[in-house]
Amino acid sequence: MSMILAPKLFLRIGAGAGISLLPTTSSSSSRRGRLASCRRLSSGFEGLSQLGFILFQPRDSTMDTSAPALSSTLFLDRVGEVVLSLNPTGLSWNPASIDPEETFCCQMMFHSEAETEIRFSDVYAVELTGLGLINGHNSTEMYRFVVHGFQRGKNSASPSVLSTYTFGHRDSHTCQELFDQINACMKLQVGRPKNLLVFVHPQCGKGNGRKTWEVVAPLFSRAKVTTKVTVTQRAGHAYDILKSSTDRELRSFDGIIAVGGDGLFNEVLNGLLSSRHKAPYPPAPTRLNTTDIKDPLQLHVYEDSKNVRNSLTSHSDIFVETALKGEDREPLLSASESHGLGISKYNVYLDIYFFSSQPVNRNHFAQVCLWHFVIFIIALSNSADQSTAVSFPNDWLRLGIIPAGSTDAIVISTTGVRDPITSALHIILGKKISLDVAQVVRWKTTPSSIDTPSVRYAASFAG
Ligand SMILES: Nc1ncnc2c1ncn2[C@@H]1O[C@H](COP(=O)(O)OP(=O)(O)OP(=O)(O)O)[C@@H](O)[C@H]1O
Repeated sequence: MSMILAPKLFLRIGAGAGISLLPTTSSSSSRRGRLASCRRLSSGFEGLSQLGFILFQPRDSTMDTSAPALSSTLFLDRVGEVVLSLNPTGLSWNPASIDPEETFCCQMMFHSEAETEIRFSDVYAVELTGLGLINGHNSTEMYRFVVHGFQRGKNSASPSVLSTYTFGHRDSHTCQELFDQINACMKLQVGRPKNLLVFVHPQCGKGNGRKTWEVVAPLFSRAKVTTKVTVTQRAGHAYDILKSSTDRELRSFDGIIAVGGDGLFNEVLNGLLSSRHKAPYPPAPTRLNTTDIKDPLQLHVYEDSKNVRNSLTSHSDIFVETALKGEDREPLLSASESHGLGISKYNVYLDIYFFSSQPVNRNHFAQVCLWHFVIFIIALSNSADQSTAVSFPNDWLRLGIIPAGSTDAIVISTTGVRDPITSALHIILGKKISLDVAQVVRWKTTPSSIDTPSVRYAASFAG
């Protein structure tokens, strides 16, 4: 399941006199025109020299500099006058001051990292903000546009940090052109959502679900992502809405976002899959062997289901510990070698315990395991065969999670960090990652029972 899962983001400048940067493009905001002009950035700049543009090659840049960049002079808030360049992969700027040390000092005062570039892949929004003052430039007001981006954490477990770059120019037309160009380039970024269905669990975690959404909501509106928000009234609310929604109703959405903990996310997952996962049930257990629970489950784990392996392994320790504590008997679960499935020892047994709330009585336990549960691990999006069994309302629909719960295990296996801003950015930028999903089938309670199986899905663990 992608995320989100949640869980896998462009400038040109007029010269001081306010000359339009793209001479072949009018200020028309037609989408086709803007996209076309953005594409031209990487394919040459005929005629530009006649108009006095500078071809600028950023120094020490890690960005793609294979194509020459368009550049011009603007004011950057809290930095001063800069030469701003637009190249196929992003923006870069360098001090325009004759005395580079002067600008550099100013930059150091305001930007601890002294950033001088940002990739379009790290830009989540651009806004035209009209006339205003530019910090570090003590004269009159300027026309401004703001580039909203983020800086990646130092390692995979660090939260992303929002960054804002406000550029100013005395000519409104120049600002408008730049804004249009950046927007056009951002539209070339694939996979970014435009319309999301959001469920907010107000009581999750320490009761901060609503507050968490209020913190991240401005990022979505800045990025022009429309959101239809439902604050859940009760357990099962999100499940009911999604289960009863038709494909037609869901088709207009690019994703469904849970603002809450693992429970709300699993509700969303179940509501979506309950009527849409068409795969046949896994085969029912064929024999009852109450004395041998070494192989009671039909467990299918795909080789690439690393998350499943990890979570099962970690659960196994806890679970074996818990289940057998104080029991004066041989451990029911003994370490065994891999069964050739590429999975760690314990895991097959672990899930038996996990789903059984019965006291540890060998015979009873084995019976519970054999007749109540079959655990069938599916990797909905990891495997082409499996994914065809799920008929989503559209091909690009994704699930997302913004952590606000008390455990947030799922988010640890998607963004790797319990940070709502980081998750919101991943969603806005259209990042995605495959997530293992377990289907738990509860079979009949006795061999002669005619109960139909009940099915649940779980992205982290079953509860
Ligand atoms: N408005 C609501 N009132 C009460 N319960 C709700 C509401 N909305 C959802 N729930 C239920 O609350 C349960 C717990 O929610 P959730 O898991 O999101 O938060 P949490 O328990 O704080 O986080 P975590 O699971 O990460 O520890 C879910 O199973 C969900 O079905």
